[in-house]
Amino acid sequence: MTLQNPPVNSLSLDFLTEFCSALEKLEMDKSCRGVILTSGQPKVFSAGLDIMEMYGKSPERCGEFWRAVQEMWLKLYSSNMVIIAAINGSSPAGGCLMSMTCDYRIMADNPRYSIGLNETQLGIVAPFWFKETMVNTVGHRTTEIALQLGQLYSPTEALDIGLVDKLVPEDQIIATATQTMTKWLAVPDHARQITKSMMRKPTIDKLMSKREPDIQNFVSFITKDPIQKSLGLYLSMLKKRKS
Ligand SMILES: CCCCCCCC/C=C\CC(=O)SCCNC(=O)CCNC(=O)[C@H](O)C(C)(C)COP(=O)(O)OP(=O)(O)OC[C@H]1O[C@@H](n2cnc3c(N)ncnc32)[C@H](O)[C@@H]1OP(=O)(O)O
Repeated sequence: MTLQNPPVNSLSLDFLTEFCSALEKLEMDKSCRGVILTSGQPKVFSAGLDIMEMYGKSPERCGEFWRAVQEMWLKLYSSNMVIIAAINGSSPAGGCLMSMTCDYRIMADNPRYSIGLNETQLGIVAPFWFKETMVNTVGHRTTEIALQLGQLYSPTEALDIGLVDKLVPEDQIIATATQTMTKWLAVPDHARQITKSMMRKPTIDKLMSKREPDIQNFVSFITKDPIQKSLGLYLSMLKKRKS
């Protein structure tokens, strides 16, 4: 699957809806046992959640957006397929979350790229299921430091802390992902799927049982004046950096 939402694959409501529907089709196709997730945009895997979906929007629209973010995470994290992330660009915040839901992460070894949950840098807070996905990937202490600082890691640093599993030159990323997929698909599906579910079920069940309060929590947090102000400042910083 190639992410194509120019210019930076930000995760808007429309894009998330289309992504979930494509993933669902693959999940139902019994001939499809694995997915390599990569980006069709230069230099960026995904810029994370579309900040415009969280800035100046009505509570109803924010709620609809957050449900789609939850759905994307639930579909990816609970997928029966082998999902390998071929991270061919930067992957901050929601992009990092998306990568962490995959079974294996291969990143291009370009020092200009970065990956991590940088929410605190925007004045927002990564919700519990973002936090737990990271704990399940890199452990509690590393997550505590990463989340409080809103740390973005270079590919080498990400490999050191276990946020990605392998670094390769960018032009070898798909070939390496394909070889890795062959190895993962050599394991009998039922045994691998039950094992995957055993590892991830507690985190998935937690969000499933708290979906509505999590949406309410998001809406009441994101629509607060100081949070809107932080997002506005961050957006203008992004635009200024460009000019
Ligand atoms: C109590 C519980 C409450 C819950 C609270 C909420 C929790 C929310 C959880 C997750 C949050 C997120 O995912 S927020 C998104 C965070 N993302 C970022 O911080 C990344 C920002 N972007 C960048 O750093 C860079 O754009 C890039 C490294 C990804 C790419 O750099 P590049 O130089 O190639 O591109 P530009 O910077 O010039 O960007 C092009 C264009 O895109 C706009 N842009 C970039 N990122 C976003 C985004 N995430 N959303 C919307 N728009 C984005 C950027 O402003 C440029 O726009 P213009 O061309 O109009 O200037």
